[in-house]
Amino acid sequence: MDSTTPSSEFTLIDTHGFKKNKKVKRVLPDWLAKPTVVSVDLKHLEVPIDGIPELDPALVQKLKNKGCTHFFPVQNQLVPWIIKTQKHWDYRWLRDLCISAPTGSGKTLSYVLPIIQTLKTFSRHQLRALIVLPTKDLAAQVYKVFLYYIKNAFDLRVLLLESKNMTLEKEKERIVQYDSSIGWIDLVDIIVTTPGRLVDHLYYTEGFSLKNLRFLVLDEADSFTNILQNEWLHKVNDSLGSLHK
Ligand SMILES: Nc1ncnc2c1ncn2[C@@H]1O[C@H](COP(=O)(O)OP(=O)(O)OP(=O)(O)O)[C@@H](O)[C@H]1O
Repeated sequence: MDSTTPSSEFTLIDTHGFKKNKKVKRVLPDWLAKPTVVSVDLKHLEVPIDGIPELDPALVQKLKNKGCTHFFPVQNQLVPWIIKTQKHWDYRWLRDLCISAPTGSGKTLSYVLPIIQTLKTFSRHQLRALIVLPTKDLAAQVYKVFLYYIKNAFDLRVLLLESKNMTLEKEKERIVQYDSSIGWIDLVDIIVTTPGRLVDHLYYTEGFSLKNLRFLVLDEADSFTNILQNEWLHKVNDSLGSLHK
């Protein structure tokens, strides 16, 4: 063959691997394919504010003080469900929840109340709930809700991680403490934060650990869909105790 003329023939070395792959049907996970649909009608509320027996009377009183007379549907479904399943929280398949409900339908209280109810009894402070929100303002709002329901009623400590008013080093002193006989001890039970500040602590705060976490709430989770900005989720996942993943 003339070396300047390109060959128009191909030699087939192996046909293996050229088979057409069978098309796989797209399958949604069960929880997405068969969701529990909750009413969004806030005009005809069925469960009065003292109608969830699992809730501590102090929480009910605080709801009443806020002028709440009935639970919103999403709360009515979630509050008793979360409290009950937390009694068997080692059954990991029972625990994960994905909630989609319109703005103003009461999602915040649907996790704040069962978290407080579940964590209120404990032997020592341990970081057991982590709430992550996409912005500092939203984090501050949710922090205030926790504060209101905890204040003067429960011995729970909630902390807002905020880069606005505090250095990382100062904040660290409010999260963990070193005890020469025990080692690192947690100073808080609940942390409300944004992803950035959380990752800072995961990297730089010695003794900061998620291994005792029972609740991980990603509020406004749809705003966490940008994969490039979601490295923090891997970092959080790596930091969870193996039992809690
Ligand atoms: N059962 C209730 N009765 C009366 N008001 C309530 C009740 N539950 C929540 N609210 C009030 O309704 C408002 C909206 O609630 P919330 O912020 O929890 O909604 P949301 O679903 O989280 O909204 P978003 O999607 O904007 O975060 C708040 O002011 C809250 O205090």
